Amino acid sequence: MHIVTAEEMRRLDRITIERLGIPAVALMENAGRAIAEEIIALCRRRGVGRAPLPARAARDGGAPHSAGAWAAGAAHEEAAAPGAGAAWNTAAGRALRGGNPSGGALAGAPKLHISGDAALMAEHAEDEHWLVLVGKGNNGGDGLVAARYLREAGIAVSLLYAVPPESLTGEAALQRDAAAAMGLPAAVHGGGSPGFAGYSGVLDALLGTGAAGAPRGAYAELIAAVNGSGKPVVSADIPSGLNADTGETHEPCIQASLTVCLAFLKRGLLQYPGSGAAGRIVVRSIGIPAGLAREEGLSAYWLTPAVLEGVLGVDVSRRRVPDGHKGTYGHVLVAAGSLRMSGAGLIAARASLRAGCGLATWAVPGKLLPLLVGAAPELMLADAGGQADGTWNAEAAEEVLNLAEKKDVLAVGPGIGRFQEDKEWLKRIWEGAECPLVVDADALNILAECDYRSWKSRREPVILTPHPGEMARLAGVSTMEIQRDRIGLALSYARERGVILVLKGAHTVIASPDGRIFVNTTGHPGMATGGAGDCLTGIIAGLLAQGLEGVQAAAFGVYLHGLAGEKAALLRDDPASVIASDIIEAL
Ligand SMILES: NC(=O)C1=CN([C@@H]2O[C@H](COP(=O)(O)OP(=O)(O)OC[C@H]3O[C@@H](n4cnc5c(N)ncnc54)[C@H](O)[C@@H]3O)[C@@H](O)[C@H]2O)[C@H](O)CC1
Ligand SMILES: [K+]
Repeated sequence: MHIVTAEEMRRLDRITIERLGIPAVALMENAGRAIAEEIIALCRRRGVGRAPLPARAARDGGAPHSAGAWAAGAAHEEAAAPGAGAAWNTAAGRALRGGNPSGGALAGAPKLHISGDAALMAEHAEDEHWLVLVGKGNNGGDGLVAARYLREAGIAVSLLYAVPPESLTGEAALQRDAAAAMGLPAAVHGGGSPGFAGYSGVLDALLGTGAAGAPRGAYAELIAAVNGSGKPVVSADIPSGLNADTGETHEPCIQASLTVCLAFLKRGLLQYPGSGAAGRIVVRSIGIPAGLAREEGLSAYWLTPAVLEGVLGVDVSRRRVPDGHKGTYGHVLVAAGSLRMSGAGLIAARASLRAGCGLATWAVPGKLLPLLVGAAPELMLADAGGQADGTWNAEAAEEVLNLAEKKDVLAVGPGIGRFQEDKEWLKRIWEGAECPLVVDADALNILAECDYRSWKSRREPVILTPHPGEMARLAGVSTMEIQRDRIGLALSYARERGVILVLKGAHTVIASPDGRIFVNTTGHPGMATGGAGDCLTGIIAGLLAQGLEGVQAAAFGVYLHGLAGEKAALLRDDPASVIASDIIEAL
């Protein structure tokens, strides 16, 4: 599924209107109707379990409204077709042989089923009264259309304009007039907090992709008041106060229970805190062809199995050939670990095996090697030289390169710490390793102190896997700036440096030098534990060893790592007790 910026959304909207000739008012009608349908569904879910109202129950004979009705209040009717003669082999014939199969008015005649717009029939509509907050732009217009459809479903609605209605223009003004013509009650915000007592829900149609900066004036007052009301809030397109591109939430920002996102998923809904403000997200088509995004060269995606297969060409089934052998699945070399942080290398190396590579060798400073024998019987250990005290040194780079000669991928960094001439060590490895390179942990901190654009360019891909703090050092900005626009920053860094970037954190961002972006949403807060990053490094290396290309391995590795984290959390009574080894075992 594509994810778009506000500007890209406007471009796709314009193309649909100007090139395809679909009127803006039609798009808005579709948008408003989709919003109303999601609110009706929410009301229906909320009403489940309530005693059916006597009037309605009697009308329907207690039947559930699943058949729906084509006019407000009318029950689902089974009307007999006039003049239908009984015939032996029809329902009638069966009826004559005993029992009336349908209980309809006239047993014996084929039934005429009339069902209509079930989506617009709200059960317990009488219990609902929604307040629609209307902004000045087309987001407000969507809300006005939704108000009409809610009313059509028997749900009471009241409009509250943030600005005087006469200031609305274009399609929003047209919807304003239609709502007035339908007699929908309307008021204009006059300051302070509107009373919410009589309402069962609020539709936030204040600000959408046209918002700029923090909500001002009446908008800010209404947003703050809604957030304090305790009422369920549904947001049109995006929560008002959210930056649609970055996920940054202004002060104030609507905290929604549900966001009905229109046409395409907005980038800001996939990055925290935006993801937290949106509540449940439903993306609804409004008539803008999905294929337009591809035709217009948009290249940011929500990382789903369909995108892994359809866009990245990954075989998510990870089928194995019947005559495969260890060599078939590649050999990973991990240069990692040091006296005080040997575990990181062990985690990375074991994770690469769990990710399915055929063989894994863990290169460590010679002093450590005897201490690690048997740490993981499946691993091969290799002496990478280094200092007498078990730390790395620049000469150890030659050992690593010798070991890497017959390997399919080299992962460096977990637990190596900082050491004398570590920049020289990394430069030699960067320039000398002929296989794909995964750079993580302290190797990233070393890289951040190097002008590696002056180093000999590499043929094989490099994948960097920083967490926000390591990214801040790499990019030379604060961690807060990284988190303010994770997608934008990851994309510009990957393009400028020609590396594949995995910016870890909730909803990890994978950015490719060719401009493609993938946002992953698998994972669990329980994964915030030491070694989880080492595990990811091993998984990505393990997938590269099996022949996946750089971006494929980075994206699929992040996706699998998150799934394994979810499974590991489920297996623990308390997700807080998840440790990195649990993630490896859950792969
Ligand atoms: N463009 C599309 O592809 C479609 C848009 N749809 C809906 O329309 C909105 C975007 O509408 P737009 O008119 O561009 O802007 P907004 O409705 O988001 O509101 C902007 C409006 O509000 C004022 N304003 C802007 N920033 C602030 C602020 N910080 N504080 C206070 N007021 C602010 C400004 O005056 C603007 O006029 C989109 O989200 C969809 O909901 C349709 O769905 C069809 C396709
Ligand atoms: K909104």
